[in-house]
Amino acid sequence: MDAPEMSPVLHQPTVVVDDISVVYRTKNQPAGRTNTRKTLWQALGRGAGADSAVRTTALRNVSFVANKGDSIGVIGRNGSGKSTLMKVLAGLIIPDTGRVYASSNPILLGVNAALISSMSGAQNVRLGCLAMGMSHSEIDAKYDAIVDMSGLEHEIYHPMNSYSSGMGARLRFAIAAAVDPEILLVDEALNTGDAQFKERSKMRMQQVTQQAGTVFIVSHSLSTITSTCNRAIWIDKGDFVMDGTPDDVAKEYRNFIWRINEGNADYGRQIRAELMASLPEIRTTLLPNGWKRAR
Ligand SMILES: Nc1ncnc2c1ncn2[C@@H]1O[C@H](COP(=O)(O)OP(=O)(O)OP(=O)(O)O)[C@@H](O)[C@H]1O
Repeated sequence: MDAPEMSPVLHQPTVVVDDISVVYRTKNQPAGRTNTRKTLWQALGRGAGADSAVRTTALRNVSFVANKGDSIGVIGRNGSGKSTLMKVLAGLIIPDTGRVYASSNPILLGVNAALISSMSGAQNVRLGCLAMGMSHSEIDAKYDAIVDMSGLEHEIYHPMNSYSSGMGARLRFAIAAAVDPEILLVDEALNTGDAQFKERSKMRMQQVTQQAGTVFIVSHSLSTITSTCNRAIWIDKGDFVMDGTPDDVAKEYRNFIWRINEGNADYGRQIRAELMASLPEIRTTLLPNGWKRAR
């Protein structure tokens, strides 16, 4: 008898996040006044109040699949684990449990472009592009477009430490977005910069997704997410709460925040629990080539 035919693949996954958890381990600093003798005593690990380890669960059993053409907005309250998720996707943090499979190296904007502040913007364009693996001829071909994207004019010849934070962010965005990554991770960059830059960066991200890539955008601006993305995920205190259209997710998130702000934490918790309970279960199968098929 013939083997049963596989069901047709509707989406082409670019990132499979399979049950990841991240726990940060830090040391509690003793509070209050100290004197040198006490501090030395504590440094030796003796006496009451010696530093104790603190564990923070930044992500808890997070699973989802991103597909080609997805532009995914990541929303959630402060300290919910959004940046941690971006770092895990970029391979900068190894999760304590679970694995991430990606069809190509995700580029985290701003981190991969290791720039030197005493050098000019122009020199940093070369440096950042080289750091991301571009050749000199590729950089020559893209140099004008990068400077154009950054919106910097004569300032491109000034040292980066003379730039405003918005100007620095624009240059980092322009450099990182120049590599035509298949998977681009953007952490809050769209919130810096003026209206003209926001428009340019939005267009660039649309280009990346049109090139059948995948973009993740972390933002506290729901309007940025609803106007830029075709999908949104909501993370709260390390839990994956919702995955849906930007409008649906933004609506539930606003409702949740509203309930919490009016002091109705129980109702907020109920909304969160109901949404989590309705998340589809993701099952993955390891393929011989090391990739995962998601159902
Ligand atoms: N290097 C670290 N060491 C210890 N704890 C950390 C570290 N980085 C993040 N955390 C903790 O992990 C949790 C998630 O942090 P993360 O930065 O991922 O959240 P976020 O959703 O990006 O927050 P925000 O919206 O404020 O930028 C927080 O409780 C934070 O305090």
